[in-house]
Amino acid sequence: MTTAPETVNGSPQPTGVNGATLSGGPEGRPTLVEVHQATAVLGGRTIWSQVDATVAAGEFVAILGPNGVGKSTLLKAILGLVPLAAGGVRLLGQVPGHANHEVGYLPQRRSFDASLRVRGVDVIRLGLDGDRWGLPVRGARSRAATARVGELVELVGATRYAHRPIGQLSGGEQQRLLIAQALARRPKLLMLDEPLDSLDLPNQAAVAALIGRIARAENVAVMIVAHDVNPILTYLDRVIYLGQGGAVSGTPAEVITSDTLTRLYGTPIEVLSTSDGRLVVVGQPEAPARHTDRHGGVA
Ligand SMILES: Nc1ncnc2c1ncn2[C@@H]1O[C@H](COP(=O)(O)OP(=O)(O)OP(=O)(O)O)[C@@H](O)[C@H]1O
Repeated sequence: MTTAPETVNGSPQPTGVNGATLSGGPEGRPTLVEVHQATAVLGGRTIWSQVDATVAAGEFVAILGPNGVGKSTLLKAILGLVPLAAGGVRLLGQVPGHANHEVGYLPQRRSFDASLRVRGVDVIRLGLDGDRWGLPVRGARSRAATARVGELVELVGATRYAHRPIGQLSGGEQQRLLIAQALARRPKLLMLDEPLDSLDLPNQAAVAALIGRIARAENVAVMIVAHDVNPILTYLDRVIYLGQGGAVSGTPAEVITSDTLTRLYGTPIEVLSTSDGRLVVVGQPEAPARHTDRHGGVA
């Protein structure tokens, strides 16, 4: 596996992973996520190695790269759901798994069965007290939870359909409710794994704008896994681009260039800019191994 070829933003990597102190992020903002020289091995195969990445409070960061390159694995490693084979991760200054209550995590999408009767508001509420499933919540705590759910319904613009069964809602409506669920406990960091997947283009743009607006309104940092950077391009502070077992990170203008991606992949890649400002990456190879997707098929 290749070493991460460079860190494009040029800032020195934080040293807190193996120590107690967290470095500050841009403009002195605290660092929420530190990944230092990390390697993930799954099923005996190295997925990526020597990956460095940081996310500061309030930053909007995309994780990009082709199918099977390990984007979801990176989120899971930060959450402690996938152990690292080497290197280190700190989430809010703690070892993986110890600060997950500060994170709103939306895993890769699974569709709801059309016959599912659970309402949108119930799905949001699970984000608040899902860990108390079956235990009654009464009094002031229950009233506070109901108020928070109402706030979230408004925040994501779901007033019209939040009381309908989620199985009957469109993909875009379901996604807005799931984002509301992830926000329920006022996390410091939202981790969204392909939230735009399977949405049509207008809905991709609308959900991307919603995430960008929420990130500012709730002062929450965002790590978003995406296949296409274009719907989120205007909201991004930085990108982490995975490929060939390593990663580069920096601003979109630094990373999504022919030169940088050619160095990352070790093969000619061309980044074209269309007249309406969209970026098109040409020649990006797929990840080396065949990839079993979440539906159990092979992509
Ligand atoms: N538990 C596992 N055991 C073995 N291999 C795994 C496991 N989980 C994932 N993989 C493999 O690791 C690789 C990276 O998977 P991951 O889901 O992180 O990629 P991704 O970049 O998010 O892909 P996509 O864009 O298709 O969702 C894939 O080849 C996948 O098949």
